[in-house]
Amino acid sequence: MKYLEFTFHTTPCTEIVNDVLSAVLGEAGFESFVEQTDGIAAYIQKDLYNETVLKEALADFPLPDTQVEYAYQEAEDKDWNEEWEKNFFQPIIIGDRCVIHSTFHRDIPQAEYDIVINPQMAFGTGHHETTSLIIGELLDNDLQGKSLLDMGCGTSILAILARMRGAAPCTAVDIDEWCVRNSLENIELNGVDRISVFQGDASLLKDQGPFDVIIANINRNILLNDMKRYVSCMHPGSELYMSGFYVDDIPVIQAEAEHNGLRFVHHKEKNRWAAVKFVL
Ligand SMILES: C[S@@+](CC[C@H](N)C(=O)[O-])C[C@H]1O[C@@H](n2cnc3c(N)ncnc32)[C@H](O)[C@@H]1O
Repeated sequence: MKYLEFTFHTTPCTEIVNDVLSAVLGEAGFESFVEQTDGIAAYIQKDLYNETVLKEALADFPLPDTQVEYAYQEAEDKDWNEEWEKNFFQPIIIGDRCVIHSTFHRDIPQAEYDIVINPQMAFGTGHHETTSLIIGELLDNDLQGKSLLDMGCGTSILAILARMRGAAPCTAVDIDEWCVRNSLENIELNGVDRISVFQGDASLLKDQGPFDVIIANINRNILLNDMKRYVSCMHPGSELYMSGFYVDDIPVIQAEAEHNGLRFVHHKEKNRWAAVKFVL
C-alpha cells in the first residue's frame, strides 16, 4: 500500500494547535501523526487522499488565527520499520499493568500484561491517548469469557489485550488491508488464539454477533455513522466503548447513542481526548 507523507507547518506551533490539527486530519483520513519542531508530519494512504477534503478541513480549522501550510511526497514503503525503530515507538506502560513494546526493544519493563507488536504503519502502539484510554477500560472491566469485537483494530493491540484478559471469542475488523495483515502478524507474535481478523467496515456486522463487548476507537464521524450497526449486533447488557474524538464531541456521540437505545455509563479523558462507555 502506498502512503503519502505530509509535513504541516503550524503558526503558532503550540501543543494544542498540533493536537487539534491531528484531530482534524484524522477526520480527513490521515493517520500516524509525528510531532516536529515546527508542526507535525502525518501520513495518508495514497488512494484515500483527496485534496478538496483536506482543503475544506483546513478552511474550517477550529482555532482562529492559526496558519497551516503543508507539503507532501510519496513515502517509501521500505523505510517504515527503520523509521519506527528510530523515531516513533518506545516501550510504554499503561495503568501500571500493561507494557507494549516491539520486537526490536531491549530492557523491556515488566508488567502483568506484556504485548509485543510490530507497529510499522498501523495505528495502535498505545502511545495515543485514545488507545491508552480504551486500554484502561479493558484493564478495569471483567472480560472473562465475553465475546468481543474490536472495530478499527489497527495493530489489534486492544483485541490482543482483551484476549489476554480472558475475552473470547474476539473479532478484529479494520477497513485497511494493511492493518489486517499487521494484526495477523501481531496476534501470532503474542501467541494468542481465538481472535478472527476481517477486512471491512460496519457493513460486515450484519452477519456477526451478538457481542458482549464492542470497542471502537475510530473517529467521531465514522462512529456517528456506524453506531446503529454496532448496536444491531449487541444484546441487552452488552457494553460499547468508543474513542477517537475530543471531549467536546461527547454530547453529539451521547445523543446518537441514546437515540439507538444505549445508556451512558461514564466518560474518561486524557489531554482533551475522550473515551465513553455505554450499555444496551
Ligand atoms: C484510531 S485508529 C485505532 C487503532 C487501534 N484500535 C487503537 O486503539 O490504537 C482507527 C483505525 O480504524 C480504521 N478505520 C477507519 N475507518 C474505519 C471504518 N469505517 N471501519 C473500520 N475501521 C476503520 C483505521 O484504518 C485505523 O486502523
